[in-house]
Amino acid sequence: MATRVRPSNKRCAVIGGSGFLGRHLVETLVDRGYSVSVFDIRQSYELPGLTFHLGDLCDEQALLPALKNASLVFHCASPAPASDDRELFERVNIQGTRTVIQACLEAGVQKLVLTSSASVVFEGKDIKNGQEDLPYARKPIDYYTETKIEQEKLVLQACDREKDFLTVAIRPHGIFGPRDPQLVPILVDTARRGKMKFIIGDGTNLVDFTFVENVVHGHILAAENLRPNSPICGKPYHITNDEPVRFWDFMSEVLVALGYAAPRFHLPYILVYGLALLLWLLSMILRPVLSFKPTFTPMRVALAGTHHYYSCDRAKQDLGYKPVVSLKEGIQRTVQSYPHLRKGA
Ligand SMILES: NC(=O)C1=CN([C@@H]2O[C@H](COP(=O)(O)OP(=O)(O)OC[C@H]3O[C@@H](n4cnc5c(N)ncnc54)[C@H](O)[C@@H]3O)[C@@H](O)[C@H]2O)C=CC1
Ligand SMILES: CC(C)CCC[C@@H](C)[C@H]1CC[C@H]2C3=C(CC[C@]12C)[C@@]1(C)CCC(=O)C[C@@H]1CC3
Repeated sequence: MATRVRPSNKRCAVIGGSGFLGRHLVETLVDRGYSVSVFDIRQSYELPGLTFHLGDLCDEQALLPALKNASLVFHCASPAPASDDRELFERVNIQGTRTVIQACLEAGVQKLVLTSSASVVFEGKDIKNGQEDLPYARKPIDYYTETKIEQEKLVLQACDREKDFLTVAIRPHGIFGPRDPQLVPILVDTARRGKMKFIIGDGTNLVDFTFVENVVHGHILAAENLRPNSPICGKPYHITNDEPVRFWDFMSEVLVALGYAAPRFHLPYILVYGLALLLWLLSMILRPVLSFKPTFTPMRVALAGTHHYYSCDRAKQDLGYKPVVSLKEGIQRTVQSYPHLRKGA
């Protein structure tokens, strides 16, 4: 009988490793002596010693070579949340995640760490210091959230000690940092178009924004603590900066540091949310004849006007998690990394 080569526990694969979080994760893993293979539909950079596998995660045959000899897989691929393509979200986040699990089992992978999202419990209403035992959103606010819920359930339910296959999910919130393609670029684009003058609601709502290196730290701790007798098997973990901040103070700090004016005038939350909903409906109805993407989507308005911050006590207790970069330092490092987004640049 052929003996199966046991994969080295320092050999891992990062699915979605060309993305914002994925690339930060890959760079840290390489620094820590892991041998990493990256799987993505695109290649966005090169690093000495890194193997890239290009393909769609829905294609098991394309995935298998990337997982060969890996004992650990990080799955942090997803379509961009701003897309409203339901079919794409279902195909990649749900069907694709089934394929990832199947491929892991076939390749003899022992640990799967999923990047989920704290938004899986967010329904557009206030969440203050939310714990992991909050129920999944019954009315998810968009297709992204709807499919992230199903994806997380699939991965956590696949955890099986008998099969020597252990899983865990990390739920970050509002990731920011150098090379982020979403938060700061969208904010600056909105300011440049003169649309960042208004604060939605009274401006006191508290939110978590998490520096990308803390999210990476949470992922690696989860991977290294994932063992058959560990309490973390099959569980989700919030990873945040553990420093909830007023949404509008955070936005203003970033804008001012880049040379733009902070928003000053208040608009009632319910009015803006209603308008955003109307615009979204209009964009759906007119889609066959006219294509436009509103900046203020119902999801963004809900995120900008409600409290949504989460407790990471469970991660502190089970993973020994503690943020490694403070919010203040994270904002400084982020702003410095975007010279081209400064006013007048
Ligand atoms: N950015 C944020 O604030 C938050 C992100 N997340 C989650 O973190 C993960 C990473 O997000 P980001 O780095 O921000 O996004 P990103 O868009 O920068 O990275 C996602 C990567 O997935 C790849 N990808 C997409 N579809 C694929 C497919 N079919 N096959 C192979 N690769 C594919 C993309 O090419 C991209 O490189 C995602 O799962 C996201 O849901 C969770 C909470 C907050
Ligand atoms: C136009 C302004 C009112 C807002 C500009 C900033 C927003 C683009 C971001 C503020 C909170 C962010 C956020 C996400 C994306 C970018 C923001 C909406 C996520 C939806 C990304 C994916 C997740 O899993 C949850 C995030 C919550 C916070």
